[in-house]
Amino acid sequence: MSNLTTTSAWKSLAEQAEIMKRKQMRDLFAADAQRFERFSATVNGILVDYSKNIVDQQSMDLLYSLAREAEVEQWRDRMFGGERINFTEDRAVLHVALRNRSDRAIMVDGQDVMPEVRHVLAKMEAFSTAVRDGTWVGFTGKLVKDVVNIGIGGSDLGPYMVTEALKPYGHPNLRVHFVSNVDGTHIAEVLKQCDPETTLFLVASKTFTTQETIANANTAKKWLLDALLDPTAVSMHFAALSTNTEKVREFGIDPENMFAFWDWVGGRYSLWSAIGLSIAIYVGMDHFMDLLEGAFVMDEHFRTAPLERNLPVTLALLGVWYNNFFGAQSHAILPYDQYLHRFPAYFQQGDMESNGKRVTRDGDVADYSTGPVIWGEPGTNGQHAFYQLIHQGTKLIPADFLAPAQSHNPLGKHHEILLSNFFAQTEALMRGKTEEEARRELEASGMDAKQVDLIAPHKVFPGNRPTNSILFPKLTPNTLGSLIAMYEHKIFVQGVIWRINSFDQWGVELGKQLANAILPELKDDQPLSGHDSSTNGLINHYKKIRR
Ligand SMILES: O=P(O)(O)OC[C@H]1O[C@H](O)[C@H](O)[C@@H](O)[C@@H]1O
Repeated sequence: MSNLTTTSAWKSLAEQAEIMKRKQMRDLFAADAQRFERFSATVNGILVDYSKNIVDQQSMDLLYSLAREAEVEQWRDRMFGGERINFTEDRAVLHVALRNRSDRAIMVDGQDVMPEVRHVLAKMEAFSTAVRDGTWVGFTGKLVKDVVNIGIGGSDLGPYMVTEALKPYGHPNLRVHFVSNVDGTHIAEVLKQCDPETTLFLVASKTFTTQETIANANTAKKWLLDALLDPTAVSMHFAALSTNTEKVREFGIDPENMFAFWDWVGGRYSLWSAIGLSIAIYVGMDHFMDLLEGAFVMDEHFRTAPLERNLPVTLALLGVWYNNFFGAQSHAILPYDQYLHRFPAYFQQGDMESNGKRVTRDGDVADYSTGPVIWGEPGTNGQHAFYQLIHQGTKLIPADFLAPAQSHNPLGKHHEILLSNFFAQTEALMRGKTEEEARRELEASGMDAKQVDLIAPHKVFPGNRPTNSILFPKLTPNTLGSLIAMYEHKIFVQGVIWRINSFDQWGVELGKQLANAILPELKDDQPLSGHDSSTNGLINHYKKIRR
């Protein structure tokens, strides 16, 4: 047995969960007029209402004890203190340093990293301003119109999600594009929209060895040089965002145009670093700094608030509650804001690459469930697609609903319609509809008794489906920064409780290794026999039909 499931907090929670499984949230609301006040909190203008969860005060108290027993506070302090908590890669975990807007030093191996952080921010400011105001021109003297970020994983999802989320703040004469997939279609379709004379490429790669990114960057370079015919043009159309100076130089990008970051920035936590250059260019450095500021406010809250009032901690514990005591396998993120359409995809990497682990810090295989499957789509689209299963299916799917009170596009009644759906969905998921209520409704519609018997069971909603509602005034850079940081810390806390290292990602390596072995085997049409029969069969079939 693992240490986790034998702790007293865990055992008490298991007993408590059995009690709570017999309760209905609608009864908990009826019994406590203060439930909303009791189970909601606001940080930096972001209201998180977690009252529509299958918990009572006792459940929450036990969850906070679990966090205490798991030493969440100590681990949090170790992260902020620059300890090498990513022990399998022997690295500190300091994305919080990138948005540290205070004078506090952040130390790694006895050295304050803040001067370097500020230096790169200043360089990003100078460069982004020059591109935005037209001081930076391309090889033929023309202004930049298209910025193409070439990167994948953390070097793509973050800046892509944020530039989509902050479109209302975007430069009117600049377009940003994101090329990630090694499928040539991705870059081909983007390049069709661009002109070599007015395009700036940002090659974003922490390692600068990622196969997809280097392949795309080489294609971009060729496309540029085929048009501009002079190798010196590269320095005016390419910048690199990376930790690997050597590889950047080898690729032929001027070190002057390199924006550095450090091994203590994890890929999926890197949008706050030089990887965010596309964001800074598109929305301007002031707004980029607002994004950092918003994250900093959440960092300070996470760092200093007692567990019982700590939002990331509370959200993490509720996730553990369903994941480990109610058998939930997934968690939905449902933004009622079209600008946040990449937010669920962003946290698929943020959460699943962090907590999709089965080996504990002690090297044992966990005998309990760890990170959930993260998924979601913006509301109201999801309602017309998969909410059926959330409402009436056999699976428990805890969900976060996010919405701004004010729209950037206040057209007619659109926003009220959107928000009426936001409010209605969590109410419906919580309340459900009893058989009696369903029957009454059908009878009132004039249906005869036989038909009512037939239809009523299908109209029953069991309810008791847990949700968090996250409501904020407007999707500004500052609010977005806080929202992202809130989820990052939630993931951190869960990783601590599950006793895993949330900061490595060895699980992506095996596929890479095998792809590297297969690539040379695809060169000629010789049939293969060295793999299993399925892999041989597939490759040999491909070789027959590829031309
Ligand atoms: O930024 P890069 O070094 O190119 O890495 C890009 C991505 O690739 C890897 O496979 C990792 O799984 C990701 O965490 C990372 O964000």
